[in-house]
Amino acid sequence: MAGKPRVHEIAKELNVTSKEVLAKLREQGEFVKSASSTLEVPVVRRLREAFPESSGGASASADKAPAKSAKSDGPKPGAKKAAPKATPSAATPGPKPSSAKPVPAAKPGPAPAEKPSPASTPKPAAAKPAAEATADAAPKPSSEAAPKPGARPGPKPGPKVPRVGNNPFSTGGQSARPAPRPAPGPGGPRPGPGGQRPAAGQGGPRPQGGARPGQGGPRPGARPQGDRRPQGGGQGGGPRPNPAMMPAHPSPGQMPERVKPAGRGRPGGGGRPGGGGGGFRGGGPGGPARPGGGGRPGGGGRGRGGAAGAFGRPGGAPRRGRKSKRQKRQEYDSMRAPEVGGVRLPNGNGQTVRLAQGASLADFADKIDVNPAQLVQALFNLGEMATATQSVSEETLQLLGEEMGFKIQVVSPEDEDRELLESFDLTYGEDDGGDEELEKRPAVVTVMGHVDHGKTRLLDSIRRANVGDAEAGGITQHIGAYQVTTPVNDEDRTITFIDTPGHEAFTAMRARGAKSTDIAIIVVAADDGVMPQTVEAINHAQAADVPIVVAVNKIDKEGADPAKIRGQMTEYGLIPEEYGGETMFVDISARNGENIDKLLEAVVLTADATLELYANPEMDAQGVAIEAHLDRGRGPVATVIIQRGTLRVGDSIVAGDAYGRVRRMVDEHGQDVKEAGPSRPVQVIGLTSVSGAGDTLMVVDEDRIARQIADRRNALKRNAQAARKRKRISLEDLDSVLKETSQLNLILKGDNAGTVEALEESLLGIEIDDEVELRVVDRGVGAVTETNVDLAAASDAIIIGFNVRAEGKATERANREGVEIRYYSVIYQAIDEVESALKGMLKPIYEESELGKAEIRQLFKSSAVGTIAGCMITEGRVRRHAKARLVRDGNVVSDSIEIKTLRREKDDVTEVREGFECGLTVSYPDIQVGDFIEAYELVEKPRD
Ligand SMILES: Nc1nc2c(ncn2[C@@H]2O[C@H](COP(=O)(O)OP(=O)(O)OP(=O)(O)O)[C@@H](O)[C@H]2O)c(=O)[nH]1
Repeated sequence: MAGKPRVHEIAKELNVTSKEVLAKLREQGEFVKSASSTLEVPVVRRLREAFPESSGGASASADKAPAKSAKSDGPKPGAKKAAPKATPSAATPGPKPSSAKPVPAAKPGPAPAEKPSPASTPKPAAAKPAAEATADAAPKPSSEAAPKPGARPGPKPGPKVPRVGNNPFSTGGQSARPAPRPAPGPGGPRPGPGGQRPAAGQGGPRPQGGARPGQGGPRPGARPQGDRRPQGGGQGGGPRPNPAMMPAHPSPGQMPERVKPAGRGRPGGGGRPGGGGGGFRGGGPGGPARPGGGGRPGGGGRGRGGAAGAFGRPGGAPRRGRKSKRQKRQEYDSMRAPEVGGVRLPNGNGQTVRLAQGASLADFADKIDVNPAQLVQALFNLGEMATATQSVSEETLQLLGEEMGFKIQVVSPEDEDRELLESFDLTYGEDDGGDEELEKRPAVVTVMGHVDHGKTRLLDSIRRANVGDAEAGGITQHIGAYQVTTPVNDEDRTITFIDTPGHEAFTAMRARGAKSTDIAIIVVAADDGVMPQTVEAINHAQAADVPIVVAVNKIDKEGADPAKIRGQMTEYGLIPEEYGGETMFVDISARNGENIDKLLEAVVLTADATLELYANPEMDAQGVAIEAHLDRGRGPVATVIIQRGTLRVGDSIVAGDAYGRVRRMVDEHGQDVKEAGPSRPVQVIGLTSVSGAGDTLMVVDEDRIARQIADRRNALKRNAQAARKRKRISLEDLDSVLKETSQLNLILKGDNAGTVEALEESLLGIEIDDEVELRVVDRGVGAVTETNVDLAAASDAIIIGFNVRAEGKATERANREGVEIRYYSVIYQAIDEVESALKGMLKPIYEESELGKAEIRQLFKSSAVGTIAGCMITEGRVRRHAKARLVRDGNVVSDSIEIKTLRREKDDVTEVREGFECGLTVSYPDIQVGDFIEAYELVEKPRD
């Protein structure tokens, strides 16, 4: 108010309502928006002329009003006392009550007086102080003024006219104003300011509810506005209008005529309770009385916000202080939330979060309901970088989880698949129904043994022997498995053989949780004896809890010593029956077909003795894929051994992440079959893609379900692969990566765990210069798979296959990705080659040559290139793509960063010299103002 007086101030001075003043102004052609609008001196003068009778003595002070008003606070006697109260803080609350000032009459201070409750609002006092400034001012507790705690005890009852006194504008007349408005307790006048406001006369204080106080003031009845809040908030210092005296609802007649307040949405809206707020038109003293406070007798005011709408102000007065429960809760939570490097994160309180292998930060964020960006940043602060959607390792998830107090449970692929199936109300691996539904099924056998001991020959012999007469000359196909029948105790017994010798298939399938084998035949050449892979085979079988039958082969050969083999095998826990043990040994000659029938019998007897091979043939089929490939003519073809149930042409199936409908089934004789029961191997045609060996096959009710399961598995597989592939780049690693250390990454695949372990140990034992590092990024047993190739491609690794070959499309993929796969069967050869490769990788020696220094003076963020450092070259020069050290406070933060872009003004440049400014970006994310970037070049130095 420094300068120009406001409408309501002038109104007060003239002893008329603001509304009248506004109307007059309109008449005079002045566009004035509201009662709080300021007026130019000439306009004020014209107004005084227009209201000659009322301007009286006041006029004199009018012009000065503003100035005075400004000071008014201070000088007023009472004010002084009030002053303290008037402090802003007090003001806030208090004000409302004070608003009362204007409204003396209505709610007489009396009420207040009686409520001297401590709570009694001091504010009112504050407000009024000025007014009554005089002596007693202080002490009176405002009536019901909302007893504010803080309130000082002596608050004055709202309604005092006092203000007048203070008000520079106020004239005797004003103070004399009759009918003061009922203290607008609630909506109350604004305290602090109010008190000081010259406008005392008017209803002064603004109800916080947004209602404009002003004019409405004089209304006898009740101020709606005022009322509104009062009650609710209890803030008003003013007395509460007596409901009884107020019309429940304003009758139209009582309502002020409608005038559109300039620009504001809703005019006073007499109809609305509290609507009086329209303010502009508020009846001045003489104005149309608004039915008290509008319809709501008790002061319809609900809290501050409530009034807002009524006054056309969407938000109403500032809703300070009020917080929803939710907000409060959030605040509370955040107070207790852990903070990682400045990022506030939720507190897990030990809660368990289940995440799939290869989950991303976004997945994690989703589970704990935070913004993924927060996790990205938190992880960054923990020294690791990952994007929100990138798969992260289990370790990383654990690390983050721990920081926040969450227990992370990374679900194993098997559990994950089980849960996936459960979500479709399916289970794998269980026979439906009770024992009575079960029927005997053939044993499924795998042949294993050391290289060249005759596994393949044996499988051929068995097949041939069996094809025998029935299929005389019959064509057999290698579909990955076949069945044979053999008489045992006068009964024809069937046995299913998995046609892929070696451990790969066995272990690969086991690794996928598919127990495809019931019995293992371990072949040992009688002329050779137990060899390393014989032992491995034994270990695999025993680990899988699969009974073993030993085939002592090549007994036709000279030097064959079956007894020696038996002796050796006992060392591995395989005691021949004839020695009192439980393992059946059969001497055979795969080449001559000798004793093949005995071997088959031994298999059946072992199965009968140790296993209960039963399955329910009547349920939806479940099985395991032991081989799959893409056939040019038939599309994806998978050989499946049914484990339970019966597979029929037309069934909807899902096998791993492949799905489809059985279009055709072919057996090992190339014959079409319509259905396949337990233990039956059959080639299935109709899948939409090639499943993997070891994948489980299930019949489901609908194609749609099959597709959904396959899709979900696919996604899970991709995530898991991505997680495996992902190289953790920590800030420390980043440096070393950038340092260009020579590193030879290897993926080792071998035919058994022992070999792989031995190979890894030997390779890691190679002595080589420190500059070159050998790193085994993955290792495993079994054929080289596409997954291995993917990982090799991602980590720039070479795959070493020891006694194994690539399976499926791995070779094709390796060629496409440029991944090298090297096969060995002699360990020393592998070591030699790797060693020379490492030596060949010795890099030339480089020396650093200093280029110059740049000081970071400013940082800019760019969505395109990240953080740009605004630098001054303080020494030498800086080149684009040069290597550099980042130095902060004399410490090297990172000594191998790269200057990625370099600009002068808006141009990309290759070099900037000392004394010039430039903008640059570096390969290191954490740069700060004040850091120095010391650029250098590496100059090659020949080796001695
Ligand atoms: N004399 C004789 N030779 C046999 C017998 N069984 C296999 N062989 C020979 O042993 C060699 C290896 O036989 P495979 O059946 O290829 O042996 P494998 O265990 O399958 O070998 P890999 O596939 O390399 O692991 C072949 O030359 C066979 O002819 C046998 O009972 N008597």
